[in-house]
Amino acid sequence: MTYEIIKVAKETLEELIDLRIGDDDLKNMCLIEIEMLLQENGRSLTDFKSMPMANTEDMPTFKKKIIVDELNYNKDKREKTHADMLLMIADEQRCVHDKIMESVDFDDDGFFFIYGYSGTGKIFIWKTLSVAVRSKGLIVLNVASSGISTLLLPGGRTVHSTLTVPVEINEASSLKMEKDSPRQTWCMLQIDQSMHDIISKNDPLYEFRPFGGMTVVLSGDFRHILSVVRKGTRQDIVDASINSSKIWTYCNVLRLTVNMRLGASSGPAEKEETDNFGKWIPSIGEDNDENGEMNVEIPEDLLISDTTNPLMSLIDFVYPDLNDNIGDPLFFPRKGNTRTNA
Ligand SMILES: Nc1ncnc2c1ncn2[C@@H]1O[C@H](COP(=O)(O)OP(=O)(O)OP(=O)(O)O)[C@@H](O)[C@H]1O
Repeated sequence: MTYEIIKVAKETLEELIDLRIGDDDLKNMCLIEIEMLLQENGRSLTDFKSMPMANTEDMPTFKKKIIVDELNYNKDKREKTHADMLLMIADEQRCVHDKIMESVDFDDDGFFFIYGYSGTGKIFIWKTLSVAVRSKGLIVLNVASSGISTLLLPGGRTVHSTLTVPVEINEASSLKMEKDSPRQTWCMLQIDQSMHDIISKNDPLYEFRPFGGMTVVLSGDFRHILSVVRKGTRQDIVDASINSSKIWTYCNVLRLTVNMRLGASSGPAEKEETDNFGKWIPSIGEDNDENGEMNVEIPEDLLISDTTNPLMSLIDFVYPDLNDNIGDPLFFPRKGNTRTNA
């Protein structure tokens, strides 16, 4: 870390070729860096009694750091990346991108939900939107509910550290929350309410605009397993979904239907197979009966036909020639697939 700090300082102060930083200053700079990293994850050096404290006199506050980081992006570089990404973007992704950017450009209360099943390019759109907004010198806060999901987003952070959402969310977290609102939607209601309160301080007209007039974009797939509500009834679980909350009434749902992952990975030989698979996935959940249930027919090639040792058969399918490759350090990362939901 000290090496990195000296390198960054030298790059920043290009004219000081022989830059020397005293040991005490270097130690303090390291501690400030550690403190910043901890704060991004909702912790602080004060949580670790054996650690020395940083002299934080010159330390920017975490809130300021987010803004400084956001405004530090190189606009020209982002503009170029954005132009390159627009050359790749698919037609329906382009419609979603343009609609959201229109809201950013005209500042017109956009609250969007990008709804698409896995592989339809939701993250690709996030990345394109992020460079588009940053190329204009504007701020975009990419947040996800879990630390691992933030890795997929450019400059991503956890929602609780960025928006200072209390980790334990309950009825007491905000005076204005409705008592019966399901826990999972409280965060969004709270953010909506807080943005109203903050932004309407300068201009009362913003009080009635969703999220105080900010463009807010969510994404996900409603076919995923629903949120867990401890000891909740079926109704509680349905209510916990964002589309049961009152803010959903002003949400603009943008749908993605083309599986970009299959298109990106298959050659002409597998085209028919991937096309069929691409059609089968979204068909699940389309024809539910009045109880919300349906029979799903699993294609033959996805079934494990070995009834004697199905587990070994699955392992052989996912990791063919496992014994021959056991010494290859890249074998498992190549075959592994970590799923996350942003
Ligand atoms: N326009 C595009 N051109 C080329 N590749 C694309 C495009 N859009 C998406 N992809 C590729 O398709 C794959 C799936 O995209 P992405 O991860 O954005 O989908 P997703 O909907 O976020 O998936 P998941 O819900 O599983 O996270 C990725 O490898 C991505 O790079």
